[in-house]
Amino acid sequence: MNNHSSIVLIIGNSRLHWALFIDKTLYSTGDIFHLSASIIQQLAQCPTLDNWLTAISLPNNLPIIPDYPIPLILASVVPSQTALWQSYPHLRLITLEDVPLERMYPTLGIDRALAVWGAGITWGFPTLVIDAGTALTFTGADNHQCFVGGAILPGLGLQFASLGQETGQLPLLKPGLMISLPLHFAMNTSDAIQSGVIYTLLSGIKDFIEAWWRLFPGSQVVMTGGDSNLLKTYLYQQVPDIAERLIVDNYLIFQGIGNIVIR
Ligand SMILES: Nc1ncnc2c1ncn2[C@@H]1O[C@H](COP(=O)(O)OP(=O)(O)O)[C@@H](O)[C@H]1O
Ligand SMILES: CC(C)(COP(=O)(O)O)[C@@H](O)C(=O)NCCC(=O)O
Ligand SMILES: [K+]
Repeated sequence: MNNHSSIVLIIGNSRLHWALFIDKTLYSTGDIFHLSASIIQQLAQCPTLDNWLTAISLPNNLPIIPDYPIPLILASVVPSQTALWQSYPHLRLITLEDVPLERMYPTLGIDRALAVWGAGITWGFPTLVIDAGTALTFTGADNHQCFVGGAILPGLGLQFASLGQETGQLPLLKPGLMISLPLHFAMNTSDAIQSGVIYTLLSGIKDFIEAWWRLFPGSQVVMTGGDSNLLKTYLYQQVPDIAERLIVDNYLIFQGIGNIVIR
């Protein structure tokens, strides 16, 4: 008997986040850089699981007989990337209308809606999601499964990149260069950038979490995204009582999509 498998792709501004569902089980996940138009065209012309596994660099030893063409469930916050997938034969594009949250505004990012839905069904409502991706976003939902709003700022990598690219003398730093926090008052340029970016980011995160807990005392706070583990490590050193209550879960969006479309 064929297994009902599907590929889920979340297109973020830095990377693609993919998952393979076999029946209702989240079988494997990963992150890759955006695929080229020609690879996407090849997948659209021959959407076998084998071709998919090659494209997402996963070993080809799955114990299943997959569907053909393998369904693709897509959620994207990058319209130019979404456009490249329109020719895929078995495509389901997820939009805000698919997400059962109340009171979302029409331009809300689908990644934020899915992540807060995934956090609520996994960890309970109310919930605050902090997505530490290209942008860093806060997205809240209350115990009536209503969207409560949020905030958007440049993420860790983007803060370093903007300083490195938009100034004449500052080096381009990457996140993760240091695991322990720098001195606040640094004596060289690289440390000064890291201090400025990291401490203001941590204070901002602390401020938003405390503001959330004033509205929803005891609520879960869940962090996700490419910089989530690093930021949690920093938070532990700066505000351990908050970090201890913070959940890191990098499957939120997949759980949200799985709950909505894979039944
Ligand atoms: N292997 C990696 N390649 C690229 N970025 C990474 C990697 N590991 C962690 N990151 C961090 O992930 C962040 C982007 O997060 P991600 O969740 O991929 O973003 P998006 O969902 O916007 O595509 C960057 O700031 C970067 O520091
Ligand atoms: C805020 C975002 C850029 C975050 O994208 P990401 O960092 O995950 O790539 C994305 O969710 C988006 O384009 N949102 C639309 C605006 C909004 O949510 O209000
Ligand atoms: K993201």
